[in-house]
Amino acid sequence: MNTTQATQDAAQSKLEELRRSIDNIDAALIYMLAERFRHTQAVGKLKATNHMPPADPAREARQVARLRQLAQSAQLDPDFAEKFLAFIIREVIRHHEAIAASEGR
Ligand SMILES: C=C(O[C@@H]1C=C(C(=O)O)C=C[C@H]1O)C(=O)O
Repeated sequence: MNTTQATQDAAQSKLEELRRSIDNIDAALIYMLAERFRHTQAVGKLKATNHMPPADPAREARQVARLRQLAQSAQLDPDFAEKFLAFIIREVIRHHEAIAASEGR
């Protein structure tokens, strides 16, 4: 085997090792998101039953501030963290509105 081939094989096995870790992290994210949505569904039912609005902008502002700080200390782009949270919350609110509508609110 020549040097170029050996270097390429080493790079390929490093790539596969890194991808195994990425796959594990993606799986963890899916489980974490599923767990989060289970809890937000419960919040949605609680709100619908008790005539509370689906969205809570004050709570969201506190979450954004907290997650931006966490992102900064974790060396993750705070703007990305905020966009990611906003994406999730938008979906949660959509679910809450659907729950409220199904309960005739
Ligand atoms: C889950 C809630 O409902 C909405 C969704 C939120 C979330 O996904 O974190 C936060 C605030 C609300 O706009 C809540 O009020 O706690």
